[in-house]
Amino acid sequence: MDIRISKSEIDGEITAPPSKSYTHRAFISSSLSPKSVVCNPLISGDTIATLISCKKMGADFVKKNRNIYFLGTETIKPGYYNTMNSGTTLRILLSLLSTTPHSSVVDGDESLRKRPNRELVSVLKKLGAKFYGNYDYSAPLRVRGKINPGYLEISGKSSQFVTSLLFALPLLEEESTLKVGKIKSRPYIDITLDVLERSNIRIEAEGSTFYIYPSEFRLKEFKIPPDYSSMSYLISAGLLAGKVVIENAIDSKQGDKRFLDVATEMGGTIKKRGNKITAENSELEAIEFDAGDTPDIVPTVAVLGAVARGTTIIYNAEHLRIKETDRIKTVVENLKRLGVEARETKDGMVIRGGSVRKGTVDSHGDHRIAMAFSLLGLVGQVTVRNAECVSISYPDYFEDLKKLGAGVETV
Ligand SMILES: O=C(O)C1=C[C@@H](OP(=O)(O)O)[C@@H](O)[C@H](O)C1
Ligand SMILES: C=C(OP(=O)(O)O)C(=O)O
Repeated sequence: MDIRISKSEIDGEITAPPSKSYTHRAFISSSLSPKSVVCNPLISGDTIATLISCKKMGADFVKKNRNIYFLGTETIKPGYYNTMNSGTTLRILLSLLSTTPHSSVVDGDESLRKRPNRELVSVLKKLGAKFYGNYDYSAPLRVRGKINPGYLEISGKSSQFVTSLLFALPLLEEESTLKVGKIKSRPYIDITLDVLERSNIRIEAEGSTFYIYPSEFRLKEFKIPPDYSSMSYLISAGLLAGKVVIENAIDSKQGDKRFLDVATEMGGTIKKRGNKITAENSELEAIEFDAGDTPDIVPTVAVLGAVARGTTIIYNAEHLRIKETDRIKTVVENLKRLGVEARETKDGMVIRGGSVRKGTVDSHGDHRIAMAFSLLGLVGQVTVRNAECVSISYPDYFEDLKKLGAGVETV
């Protein structure tokens, strides 16, 4: 599906969707706990991949209004797990399935089949699991446990490897210690620790060393906070084309709340009063942006950089190359299609801001690319190819843009 966004004046109030990262973790914790409820979860392509995996593991659930009630499973069932487009789901499962003595296959879609898991697999192998797959251990791969507790080290190319281990190691009979090297995307580990703490899991964190004690999952209730990565598109719509008020912007451990500071540093008029964020049309300035902790807001910062005055430099962003697409490449390619001077660097990109011309971009099936580039339509006109992928993290995205006053049509 191709969607055309045309030059628009935006003015409206909106509620941000629930957090994808929190929803994944709450679903998995609930599946390992006896009985729990997840309030206001995100229902999207990626979180459905997790729900289907929860069912496969042996958990049961029912949705009532905006809540999902879970009956957990005591044993994780082996089987064929298709985690579709969701890296988080696949990574968490690799460690969980390593805690059982049975053999399972973990698979994913065309995009996920290109994403590497070697670092995580090497650690799990050292603890006693067996893996069968290609060099990168990208999907599909076969896993058979069972891992033993111990001391492990991992360099943090993806925080999801750490999250995965933090979910599985408490299920073992004895304590484990996990030492993480130079870590990317650290705030996602804080989200994991937040949910695990609420789930009765005992982990002590000393910097980047984690002491993980045998514990039983006992999550009772978890209310999902709003998603700050998704909010970055709504805030940007206000900055580029009028005014947006976001109503339910309650705080949580998400690193992407930093987007508020980044956009403010770019000259954006953003006010936060209580749980209400207001973003208004602003003249933007270029920025130098360290993307180490917050990879998912890079496409949004890049499109703001395209209209800002000056040269925006995004760095420390190597981890963007192993997302749904190589996001450094897809962002630069699409900016060029809209006449913006942009180039890749080894760990990021350089964007000369200024004029953006009308044109067509391709999401290549990557939800964050589709949403970020739709924003440039608000100041000119942009057709986004393969735009249906927004359903991965924000199924109502185009409906919400329309509600705010944007010209959105299927072409
Ligand atoms: O754990 C999570 O929920 C996520 C971790 C991040 O990945 P990396 O740790 O691989 O950078 C992020 O990009 C992804 O969208 C969600
Ligand atoms: C990279 C993302 O998610 P995942 O790794 O779970 O596929 C994302 O949502 O941008």
